[in-house]
Amino acid sequence: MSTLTSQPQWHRLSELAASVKDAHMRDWFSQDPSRADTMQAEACGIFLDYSKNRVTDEVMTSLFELAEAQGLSAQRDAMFGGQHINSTENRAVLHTALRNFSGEPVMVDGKDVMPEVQATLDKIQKFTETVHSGSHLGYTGKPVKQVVAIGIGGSFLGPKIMTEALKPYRSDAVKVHFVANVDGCHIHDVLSSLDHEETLVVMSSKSFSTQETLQNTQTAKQWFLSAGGTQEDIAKHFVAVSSNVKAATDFGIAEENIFPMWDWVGGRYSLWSAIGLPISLSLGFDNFKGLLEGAHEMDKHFKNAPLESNLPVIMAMLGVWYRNFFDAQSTVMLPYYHYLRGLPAYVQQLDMESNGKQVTKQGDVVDYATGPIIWGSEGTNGQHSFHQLIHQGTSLIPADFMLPLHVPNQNDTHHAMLASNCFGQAQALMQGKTFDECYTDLADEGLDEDTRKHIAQHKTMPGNKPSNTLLFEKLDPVTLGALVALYEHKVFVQGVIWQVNSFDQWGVELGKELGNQVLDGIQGNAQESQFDVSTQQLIAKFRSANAPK
Ligand SMILES: O=P(O)(O)OC[C@H]1O[C@H](O)[C@H](O)[C@@H](O)[C@@H]1O
Repeated sequence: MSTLTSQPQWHRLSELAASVKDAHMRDWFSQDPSRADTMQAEACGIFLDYSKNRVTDEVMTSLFELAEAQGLSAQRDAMFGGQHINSTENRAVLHTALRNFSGEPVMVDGKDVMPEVQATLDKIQKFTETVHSGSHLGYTGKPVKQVVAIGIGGSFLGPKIMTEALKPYRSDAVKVHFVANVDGCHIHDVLSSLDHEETLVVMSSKSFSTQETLQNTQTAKQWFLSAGGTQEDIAKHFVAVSSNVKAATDFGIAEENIFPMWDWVGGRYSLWSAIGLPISLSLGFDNFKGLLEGAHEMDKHFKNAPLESNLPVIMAMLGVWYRNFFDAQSTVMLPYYHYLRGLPAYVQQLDMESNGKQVTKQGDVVDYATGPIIWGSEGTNGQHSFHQLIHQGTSLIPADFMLPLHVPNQNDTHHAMLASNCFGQAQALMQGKTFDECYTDLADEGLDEDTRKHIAQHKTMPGNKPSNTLLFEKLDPVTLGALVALYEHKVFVQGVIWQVNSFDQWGVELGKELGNQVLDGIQGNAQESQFDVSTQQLIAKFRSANAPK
């Protein structure tokens, strides 16, 4: 038996789960009018109402005790302290250093990393200001007006989704376009409308070895050269963000155009590093810094707040409760704010790449469930599609609702409708609708008795479906930084509970390797027999369809 499932707190939680399963939240709310007052927490401008969860005070206490028993405080200190907690890659995990405004040093292997972090921030600021002021000129003397940001995974999702979420804060100086997929349609669509003389390409790849990013950058380079630019002009139009300076210079990027990052920043935690350069170019450096400041505030909260009022800990332990004691396979994220529509995809990478693991840090196969499937989309759109399954399907799907109390260009009617849908859905999921209520509602329909019962059966909504609701004043850069850091730390806490290494991603690495091998097969550079017969057949079909006519 693993350490986790042999913890006394685990046993206690199993007993509590058995006793809570028959209880209905609807009854708890009517029995205890103070439930919403006690099951709430607030930090860094984010208010969390977690009263619509299938938990009692005793459950919450036991969940916090489990967190302590699993060594949360010590592991949190180990992360912030620069220890090599990414054990399989023997690396520190210090995205928190990238937004450390405390003035305190952060030591990695005996060296303070803060001077390098500050120097890189200064470089981002200077570069952004040069571009925005129109003094960064292309090879024909025109100022840069368009930026093409090329990257994938963590070198794409963070910058893309943050600039989307902060659309009202964008600068008019440049327009930033993102390209990730190796599908040539993507880069073609982006480049075809741009003037190469006023375009800057930002190539972001921590490793500088990712197939998609290298190929898209090659294509952009060819586009630039064939439109009239020369090899010497590349320096004015191409910059890179990478921890692999040699590979970047070998590729042809001038050394002064390389923004550094470090192996102690994981891809999915890298938006706070120079990978955030496109954010700064899109929103201006002050807004980029605002994001970092908000995240730093959440770091302090996570480090210092008692577990019972600690937002990431509360949300993480609720997730553990449903994943391990209710067999919930997934968690749905429901941002009720159009500009935040990308957050589910962002958290999907963050959470699923971090905690989609099956062995503990010690290498033992787990005998309990780990990371859930993360999915979702913006409200109210989902209400007209997948919410049906959350209301009446057979899976328990905990939900995170989120809503800004004010939006840009606020139209009060729209915003009140948005809020009422958000709150109404959470309420409906919690309360459900009983058979008797449905039966009564059908009184005026003129149905015979059997039909009335039959329809009431179908309309019955079990309720008791859990959700958190997160509210914030408005989604400014500081609040968004805090919100993203909240999810980062939630994922960290769950990794601690499940004893997994949340900072490697061997499954994804395998995909990169296999993609290259199959490419060799498609290009005729590999023995067919090395592939299974199904893959051989697919390669053969592709080769024959694309053979020169
Ligand atoms: O930045 P790169 O080295 O190009 O890597 C891009 C992405 O590659 C993989 O998919 C990793 O799992 C991601 O975490 C990473 O962000």
